[in-house]
Amino acid sequence: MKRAHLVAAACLVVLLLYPVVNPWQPYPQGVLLLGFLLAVQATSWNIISGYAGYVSLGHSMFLGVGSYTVGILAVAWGVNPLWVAPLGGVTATVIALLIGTVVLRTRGHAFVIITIAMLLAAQIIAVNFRSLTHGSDGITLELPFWHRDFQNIPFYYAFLLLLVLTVLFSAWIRRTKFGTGLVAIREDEGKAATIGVDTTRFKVTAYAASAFFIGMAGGVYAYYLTFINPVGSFAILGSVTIVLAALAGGRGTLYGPVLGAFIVNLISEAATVYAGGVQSRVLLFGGALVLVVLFLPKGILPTVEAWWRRRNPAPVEYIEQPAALAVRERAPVPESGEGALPEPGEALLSVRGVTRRFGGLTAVDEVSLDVRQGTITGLIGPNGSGKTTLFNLVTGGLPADSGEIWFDGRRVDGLRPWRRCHLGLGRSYQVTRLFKEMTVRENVVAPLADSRWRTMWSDAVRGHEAERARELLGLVGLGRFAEQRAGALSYGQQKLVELAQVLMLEPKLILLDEPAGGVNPSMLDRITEVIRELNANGVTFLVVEHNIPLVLDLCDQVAVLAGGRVIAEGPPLSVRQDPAVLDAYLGHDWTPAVR
Ligand SMILES: Nc1ncnc2c1ncn2[C@@H]1O[C@H](COP(=O)(O)OP(=O)(O)OP(=O)(O)O)[C@@H](O)[C@H]1O
Repeated sequence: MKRAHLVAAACLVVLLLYPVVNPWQPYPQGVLLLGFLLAVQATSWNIISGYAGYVSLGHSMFLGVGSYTVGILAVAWGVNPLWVAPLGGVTATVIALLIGTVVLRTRGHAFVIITIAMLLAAQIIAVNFRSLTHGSDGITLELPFWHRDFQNIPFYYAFLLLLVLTVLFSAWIRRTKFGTGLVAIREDEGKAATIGVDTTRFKVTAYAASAFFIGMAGGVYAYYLTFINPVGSFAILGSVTIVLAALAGGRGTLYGPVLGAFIVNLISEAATVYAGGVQSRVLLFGGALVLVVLFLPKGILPTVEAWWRRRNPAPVEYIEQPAALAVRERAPVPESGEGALPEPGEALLSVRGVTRRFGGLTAVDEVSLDVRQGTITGLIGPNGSGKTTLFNLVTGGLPADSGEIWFDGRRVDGLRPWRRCHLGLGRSYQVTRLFKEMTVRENVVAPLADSRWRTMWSDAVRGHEAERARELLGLVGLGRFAEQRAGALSYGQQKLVELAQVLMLEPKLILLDEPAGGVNPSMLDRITEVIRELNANGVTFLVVEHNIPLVLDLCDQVAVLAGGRVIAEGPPLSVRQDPAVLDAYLGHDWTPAVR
């Protein structure tokens, strides 16, 4: 990455000097200037669509919004458009906030469609709101105030400055917890929510942030053109160009969209000069988009980077496994009042008459279950008996149809998953759900302890977190893989990284979904040891596991689910002899084998 910054800095110096060295070349300056403008848009788009993975196909709308805001205000107030250009950014941001707050509450594809609809709606408004926009006649702005000899050089520097600011802004976002949260959302939104990422707020903020510099650039662009009209300002081709630029260069990377913007801009220019303009551009861009998706799905920069890494593999950083388990001091818990842990033996988690149906199937049927403070409680039962569904209901991944869930003295079934996480609920998954494109270390530090703005803007790895991540990775014996991509690890290793990830926030209650599945026996001993050690330090566990000897050995209490109902609960010894459990799950010839 350092190398990329150096190359970027060198390019910047060349671009800064170009008009000085070569002042009488208006044409290449003009081409570069439009390249800067496209790069501002593609870099901004990358914040919501690259980092967070929510593809906007109508992002050029913000350029139009910025142009119109600045055009209207400059004419109405009789001021130079450059003075009011920041207001173009502000208006675009406010509009993105409004749209985002409505659309980004939900997940999925609705966003893509709505962004196109919004672009078209903006055009219709600009045509019909004549008193403000002069309709199809458009708005004419004053000519640049500088002498003709300066040509477009001031615009060249204005757009270059905006590009530098946009790239710095994007780089800063990627370095914060906000940026890591966006990548987590892209990779697995449901999982991101359960590790404390307020997904709605993150997405809306990212969308708003992605509009600001485009809006401001739109204001400067209006002045550059000295004329704006609805068709030019809200053209779908503008949005397609942004997407193509970011995809070609490398979506989700810092410099990819900039590189892509320059390439696409050159192609666009070539189309205008050699192939007769807009129609050929549509054809070219369409074809280029297909080629990029087929042959460079990750974009140019990531492909080159992967090739470079293969040729120069990074040395593996080895972290010694700690001799003893280092369980960190927990934050002081008040002895009484809000936030105080229940007395040992009191229910930390209380599931009361909870039901969840999938169509005609009742997966969880009037389940009532208490997990007492300080215990390791086992949840066992045949395949399909509703154990994972119950976990999802407790952590908020699924809403319950009826019933109540209480955690640490408060009712939580109406709370979003991240709120439950912040209260001290952590979980692992039956099939691991790590963020595979992140490194192992990034995965471990990804969980968020609260949803304060200050936390969101803080460094992705702050203060003690690096040390804590090191300690936890050492604990599960994977320290030397800290810088590896999580997706490159074996299944068992991923399972262990997920355990380290859950431990990062030191939850009060940890829900483990089949911790032993796919893990080798020596590692299993280590996991058992870790669970016991944490439990001795006050952490409560609810464990789903098919390894019955392990459950009997580890747990203080066991509940048995069958057909979505609790058929038995109590100490392991009594449960394993319960005729109903032998009937429904263990079988009458079952004997506890050595695990
Ligand atoms: N999203 C869903 N949509 C429809 N049916 C579902 C969904 N999730 C779970 N089910 C069904 O609900 C029932 C309970 O599934 P669940 O995964 O909770 O069982 P489980 O006890 O965790 O099983 P296993 O031990 O195999 O993991 C199953 O019949 C399953 O097919």
